[in-house]
Amino acid sequence: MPEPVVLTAADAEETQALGERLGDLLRAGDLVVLTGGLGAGKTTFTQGIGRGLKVRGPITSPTFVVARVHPSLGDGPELVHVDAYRLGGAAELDDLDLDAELDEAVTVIEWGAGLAESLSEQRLEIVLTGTDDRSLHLTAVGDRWDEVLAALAGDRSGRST
Ligand SMILES: Nc1ncnc2c1ncn2[C@@H]1O[C@H](COP(=O)(O)OP(=O)(O)OP(=O)(O)O)[C@@H](O)[C@H]1O
Repeated sequence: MPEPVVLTAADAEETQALGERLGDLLRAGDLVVLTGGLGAGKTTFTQGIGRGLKVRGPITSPTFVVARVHPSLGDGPELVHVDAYRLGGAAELDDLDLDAELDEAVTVIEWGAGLAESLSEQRLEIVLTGTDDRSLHLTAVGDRWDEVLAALAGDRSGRST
C-alpha cells in the first residue's frame, strides 16, 4: 500500500470543503470508500462531494435505505451513496447490483472497507480518524487516483501559504 495523503479538517465546514474539492475532481466510474467510527464525519464529507459534483440533495446518512441515488443538477455523473453498515458482507453488497452505477455514476460507500474489493480494483480509500484529531487519510488503489491526490495535496499546500 502507498503512503496515505493526510488532510486535516478542524470543523465540519472544513470536512465539507475537502469533500467538495474531491467531488470537483471525480468522474463517472469512480469509487470512494469511507471508513471511520460513528460520527467521524463520513456523511458530512459525502455532502461536500455532492456539492463538488453538483448533484441534487439533501445528502443524509443512507443507513436505513442502504443506498440513495442523487441525480446530477447538470450533465455530470449522478452520485450513488451507499451505507454498508447493515450489510452482512460482500455477497449482500453484490446483491445491490451496483455494476451499472459503478460504470456510470460516482459511488461513495460508507463502511465499505473490506467489501469494496469485490466491486472495483480502482478505488480511493479514505479513513476518517474521528473525534480526536479529525484527519482524513486518503489511499489510492489503482493508478486512476494519482492525479486526484496530487491535486488535493497541492491545493492543501497552496492554501497554507
Ligand atoms: N472535522 C470536524 N470537526 C468537528 N465536527 C465535525 C467534523 N466533521 C464532521 N463533524 C460533525 O460531526 C458530526 C457527525 O458527522 P457525520 O454524521 O458526518 O458522521 P458519520 O461518520 O457519517 O456518522 P455515522 O457513521 O454515525 O453516520 C456532525 O455533527 C458533523 O457536523
